[in-house]
Amino acid sequence: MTQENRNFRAGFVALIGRPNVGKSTIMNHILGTKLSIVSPKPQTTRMRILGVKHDKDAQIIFLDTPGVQKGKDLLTKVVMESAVGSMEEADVIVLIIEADKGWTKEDEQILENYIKKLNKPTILVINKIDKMKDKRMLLPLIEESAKKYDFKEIIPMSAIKGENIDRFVETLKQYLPPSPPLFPEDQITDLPLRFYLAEIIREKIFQNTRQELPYSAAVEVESIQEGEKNKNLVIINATIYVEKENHKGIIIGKKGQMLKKIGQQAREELQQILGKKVHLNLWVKVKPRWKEDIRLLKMLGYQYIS
Ligand SMILES: Nc1nc2c(ncn2[C@@H]2O[C@H](COP(=O)(O)OP(=O)(O)OP(=O)(O)O)[C@@H](O)[C@H]2O)c(=O)[nH]1
Repeated sequence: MTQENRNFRAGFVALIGRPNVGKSTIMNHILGTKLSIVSPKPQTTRMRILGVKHDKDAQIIFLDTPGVQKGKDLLTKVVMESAVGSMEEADVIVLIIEADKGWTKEDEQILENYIKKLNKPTILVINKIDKMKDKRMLLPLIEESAKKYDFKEIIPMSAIKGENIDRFVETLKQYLPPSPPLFPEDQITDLPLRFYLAEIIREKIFQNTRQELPYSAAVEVESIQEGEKNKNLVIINATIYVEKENHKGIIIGKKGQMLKKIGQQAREELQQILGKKVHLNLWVKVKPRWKEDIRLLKMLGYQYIS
């Protein structure tokens, strides 16, 4: 390892906050691309959107969670689970509150119910300082926040104006573990959706072949494209990795029947999730010992899927 590599840091950061506090705006600003849907309506981000910030000295992997919320329906449960999952995966947690609103009851609940329990390095971002009518209120808000919890740092920010974003990024790096980069530099950013769709395909494989193949298939969704002529169509290309040649045979089945069945079941569910017609292309590849290939596992998203 070169000196440069030895100083490199890489890790996961979970952005937590009520709906509409500005998580997507912050991330988009940092990454310089529009990844997640930013809109004035609360609850636009339903998936765990992941973005990777590549710098020469660090790689920051953002787990942008949906706004933490209460509710009994299934979607809320899934959304909440993914928020908790992100926090558990993270090396650093970032709690975001709004400067003009101060600490709300929900912010307090997130702090009490999640952050205090996880006990990980946590940074507080006080976003939307541009919306504060009286700037003199900022200092008391910082002081009030410092009393609530042992935040590693408290950073006032205006994500919309890009104010203090650089300082935030540099601060985050300090709390990441020394590690080589975890993603290639050109990593695209629709990973969470890819992981999620891959997991659905994997579930179908498991349901259909669990007798013969308990755990040895992995799925990589390679691409998700909108139909060129038909915007209502999504074309998904995915590869199923197995460890042995005979496993490949099991998944493909007699005259391809098993693969067809898996594909059909997966397609139906994918269509429901995406709300579009899905064309699913599945390939099966033998990759011995894929389970021990940490890099491949990370690429396949195993650390994000609970
Ligand atoms: N004035 C001001 N508005 C901001 C700032 N940051 C975000 N906003 C606005 O706040 C609204 C919500 O921002 P998002 O980034 O979508 O918030 P989010 O937390 O990702 O929201 P969900 O996806 O619902 O969880 C948008 O209208 C943003 O333009 C800021 O620093 N100042």
